[in-house]
Amino acid sequence: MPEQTKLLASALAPGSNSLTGKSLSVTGLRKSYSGTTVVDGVDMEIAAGEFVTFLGSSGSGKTTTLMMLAGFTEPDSGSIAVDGRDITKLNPGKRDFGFVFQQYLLFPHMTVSENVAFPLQLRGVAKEEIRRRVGETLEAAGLSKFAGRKPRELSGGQQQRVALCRVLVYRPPIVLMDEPLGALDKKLRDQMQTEIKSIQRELGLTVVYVTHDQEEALVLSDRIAIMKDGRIEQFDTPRGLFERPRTPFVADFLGAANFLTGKVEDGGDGCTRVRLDTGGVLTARAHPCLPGQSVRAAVRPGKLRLVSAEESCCTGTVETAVYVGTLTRITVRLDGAAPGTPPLRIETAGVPPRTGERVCVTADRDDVSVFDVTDGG
Ligand SMILES: Nc1ncnc2c1ncn2[C@@H]1O[C@H](COP(=O)(O)OP(=O)(O)OP(=O)(O)O)[C@@H](O)[C@H]1O
Repeated sequence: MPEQTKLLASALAPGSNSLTGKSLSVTGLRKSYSGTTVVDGVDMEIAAGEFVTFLGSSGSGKTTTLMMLAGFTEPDSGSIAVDGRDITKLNPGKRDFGFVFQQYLLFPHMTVSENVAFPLQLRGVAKEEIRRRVGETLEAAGLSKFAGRKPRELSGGQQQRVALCRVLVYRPPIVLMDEPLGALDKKLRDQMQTEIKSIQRELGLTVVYVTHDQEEALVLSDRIAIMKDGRIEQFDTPRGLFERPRTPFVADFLGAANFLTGKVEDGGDGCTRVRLDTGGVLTARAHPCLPGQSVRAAVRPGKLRLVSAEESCCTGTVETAVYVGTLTRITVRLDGAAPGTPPLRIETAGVPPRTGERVCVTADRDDVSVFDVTDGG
């Protein structure tokens, strides 16, 4: 952990590294606007000290869900509990959550110190104690020299750091963050991600985070809820989402999978063989299916392998091969692919083939997910 972050964490939780987060339990949360359902039955159990992210495209219901957790938006139905206590009807001020938004929402007429002191004043903390805690927090965040400045006299990154201090200074057990780094440039965003993650870990805070940036979600989260049309498609660890996507949407959303259509050759609970429409067989991880069932096999570009023709594989011709630093991105048109079918996208760190070269493509069975053709996504 960077020294500055360590200092900030210790200033916020003097003399204690104990777990301060609380668990959050969400059941059947729904919200409609003018007859359109925008959150459609969200259920989730978030453990104390867990970092959970809602990830999804614009309009998928991430912010609305977060706003219901915060108490700013009233759900049509469903319930929210903190450490087993129902808070669904509690107003936002009584929930004792911390909020960090993309817009820093600092009070423009107050100095940095006054901004950070504000939540402590609201909570009736004694003046001397406020002075001490604000001083320690700003010092630890490297903001002491800006204590007397107004927010407009700070850079975006400094303002976001003040916003973070203002929330963490009162040590809320649950912090809700909505695209808090969205306005920062890439370098600053990376740095702030490290800081947020370190403080969260050090203090054992429960964080619920909203972003549409996949990389950010993967870096920060213990678990990610992939949202689509107001529903959670899959709530899982980053590795679980990558390695065992439950729907074609998840397979495609994280890391853009290749989809190959075909028919199941075997059947039952442990079926594994898919005869592709283009010819050739892909062996997939075992899944329940019917013999002859039409399916789509999903494989990530980094998981397709170029092999010699002796192995069981699918033949095709290299269309493009572009070296992008640590690896080469290749597109391959499979023999027998129907007109209009997109070529396979493959990423390889090995010796790249040349354009026009004949190749044979396969994948390890654990890297092949199979979905019924009627599954959406
Ligand atoms: N107050 C409101 N009145 C009417 N419709 C709303 C309201 N708030 C949100 N919506 C609609 O609900 C849907 C979900 O919005 P929400 O902001 O939760 O999505 P999001 O996933 O956070 O998107 P983004 O990443 O763009 O912020 C959208 O179609 C939005 O237009």
